[in-house]
Amino acid sequence: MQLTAKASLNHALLISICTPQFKGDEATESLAELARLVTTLGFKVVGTQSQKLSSTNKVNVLGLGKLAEIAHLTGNKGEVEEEENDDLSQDSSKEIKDETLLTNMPSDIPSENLPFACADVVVFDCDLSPSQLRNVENQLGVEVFDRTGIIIEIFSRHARTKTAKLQVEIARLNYVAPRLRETSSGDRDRQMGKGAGETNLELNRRAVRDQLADLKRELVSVQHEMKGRRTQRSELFCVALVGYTNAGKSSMMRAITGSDVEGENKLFATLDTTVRALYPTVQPRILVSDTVGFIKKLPHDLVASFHSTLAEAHDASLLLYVVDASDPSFRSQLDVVHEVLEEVGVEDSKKLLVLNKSDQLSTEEQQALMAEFPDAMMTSTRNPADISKLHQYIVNTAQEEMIEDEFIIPYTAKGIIGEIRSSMSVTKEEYEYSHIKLTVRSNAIDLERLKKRMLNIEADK
Ligand SMILES: Nc1nc2c(ncn2[C@@H]2O[C@H](COP(=O)(O)OP(=O)(O)OP(=O)(O)O)[C@@H](O)[C@H]2O)c(=O)[nH]1
Ligand SMILES: [Mg+2]
Repeated sequence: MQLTAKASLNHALLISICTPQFKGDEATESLAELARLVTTLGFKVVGTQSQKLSSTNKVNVLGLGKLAEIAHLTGNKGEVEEEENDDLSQDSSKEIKDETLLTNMPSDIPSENLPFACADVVVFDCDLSPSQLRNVENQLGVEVFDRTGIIIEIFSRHARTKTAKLQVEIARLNYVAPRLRETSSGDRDRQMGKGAGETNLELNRRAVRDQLADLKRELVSVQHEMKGRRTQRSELFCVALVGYTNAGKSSMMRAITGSDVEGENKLFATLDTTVRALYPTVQPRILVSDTVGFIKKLPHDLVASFHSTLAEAHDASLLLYVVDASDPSFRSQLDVVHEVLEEVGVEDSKKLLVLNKSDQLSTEEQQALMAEFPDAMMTSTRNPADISKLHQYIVNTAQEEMIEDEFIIPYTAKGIIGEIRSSMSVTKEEYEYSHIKLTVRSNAIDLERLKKRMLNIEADK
């Protein structure tokens, strides 16, 4: 399954199903987030509908009344049929009561009095089984997506590097495979129901399996290369920026490394790890990596496929948890970040909570947050003073990890002094008659290496 690149703008109707496990603010925030995901794909959200049900297991996902109502909004192109078996689960999934959810929705998204036939795409804020997806598509006569399908599509479109493309394609094929199997028997029905997007239906299961195997082999070799590169850098102090999508990680990366890493008001703007040196530079160099952002209900395959990207976070000496402190749901977003990092085995070495976008908060709000998170740092990527403060924090933390040593260097080995200055922090220089005494701070490995070189120089004399 892949979204079709239609010339005209897709008009999306979003559907939220509230269950006893998923309701209230959580459902509202999730729907608002789905609206942003869908907008990131270039769709226009024309409205939202919600229904209270005891589960999302119904054959047609929604109750028949609601389905007819939605069919009205999609131009009645499909055919709403009687449900034979109301529920896929053992316990009956009774329709409880319709409700309109939308207190926190962006104000430009209409939720009531939608015009007739205004939607040509319907997006559910939950995961649908392949058969549910097909049933609903047949009944509504328009393309239907679930949350995972939308997230995977965004990842596919935003993947730039070879690793990201491989990882996303593996996740996409894993998502597509069961849908191909389910739809192949009913191709004709499906094609009657919708006009485009069937290219993947022609792929048979074996082709998908072979393709997956090829991609996985290729990924292993790319990961091997990446590991090699990481090992080369392993002596340097590494900082990783981690956090929810749109928290401001790439903007922070750009600010503290003086680089041109893109920061965009799009969800999942960054899908691969970028590594840059902290700027203004210090000796030894400190590396900073920007990582993929997270989201609630991140498809499991995507989490698994991003293991290698997150390996940077795995090896980091300091993790900066960047949150958008101006987003009322940042606490639950932070929980998601912790969960995903735990799932991929990232254990915190040192960490700092960065309460970003402080420019969007009043002084009172900032004070309340600092009282709640006394160890955090409040920042705005737009405030140079905050960037300097974070830069200094990183340098100080890196310094704590370093040790100091003294080296006696004869003037005859002058070249080595330049090398030391360009790769280590020289804290004291004492000039004697025949040599220079340098007090140097650096990591243990580099100091050990320098000691060996000095012994060789001594031996050659
Ligand atoms: N007001 C304000 N906006 C910010 C700040 N930092 C970043 N932004 C904006 O927030 C949006 C997202 O920023 P990014 O840096 O792309 O966020 P990200 O965490 O890298 O997002 P993903 O790559 O999707 O994970 C952009 O529009 C930025 O301009 C800040 O301190 N204040
Ligand atoms: Mg980013």
